Amino acid sequence: MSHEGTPPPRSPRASYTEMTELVLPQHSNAIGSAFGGTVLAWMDVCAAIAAQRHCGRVAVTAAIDNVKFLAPMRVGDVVVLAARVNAAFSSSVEVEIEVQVEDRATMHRRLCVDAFMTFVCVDETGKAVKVPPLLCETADDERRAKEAAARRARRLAER
Ligand SMILES: CCCCCCCCCCCCCCCC(=O)SCCNC(=O)CCNC(=O)[C@H](O)C(C)(C)COP(=O)(O)OP(=O)(O)OC[C@H]1O[C@@H](n2cnc3c(N)ncnc32)[C@H](O)[C@@H]1OP(=O)(O)O
Repeated sequence: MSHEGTPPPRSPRASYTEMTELVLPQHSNAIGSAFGGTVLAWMDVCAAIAAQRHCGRVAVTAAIDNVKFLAPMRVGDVVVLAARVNAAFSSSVEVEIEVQVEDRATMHRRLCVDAFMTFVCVDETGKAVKVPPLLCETADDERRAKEAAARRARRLAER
């Protein structure tokens, strides 16, 4: 694995990514809620941007797990996606992604989907390369990194 040009440690704050979407008729299924596959595509883009902000280069999706569709999103809903790097390993990072619907009047946000995604940082030939370490700044950062390491062990055992 290449270590060449690995950027210095980065905090989860530095790569935090938020995106906003509007559920339009073309995003909906036959029952008027957002199609799950479309939401997954939005999640993949938002989480990939967070991973790439951390790695400083291209990162590809290696795994998506624990996807939970908790509540439907309706046509006309404003959807906010938030992605956060929980942990950096050797050539991979775990990103947690949450999807919330924002109430038009109150701006209150309701969690609709969440998932953990693993991205692998690759070079121009698609070969895995070393990622920068995660700089944990808070107790919450430390807790998330520890929990991510336990999830990674389970994930790799099932590989
Ligand atoms: C005109 C063009 C301009 C372009 C300008 C660029 C623009 C910017 C591009 C933006 C891009 C956006 C991207 C969006 C997201 C996609 O759409 S990406 C497309 C979908 N994903 C793919 O096609 C990936 C296909 N898979 C692969 O290429 C390879 O399997 C992988 C993921 C690179 C892994 O390679 P490998 O040789 O199998 O893996 P290996 O060396 O054994 O392990 C490498 C790492 O992968 C981890 N790993 C492998 N499998 C798993 C798994 N199942 N679970 C967890 N971890 C795993 C390993 O644990 C290891 O991590 P570390 O221990 O090093 O931290």
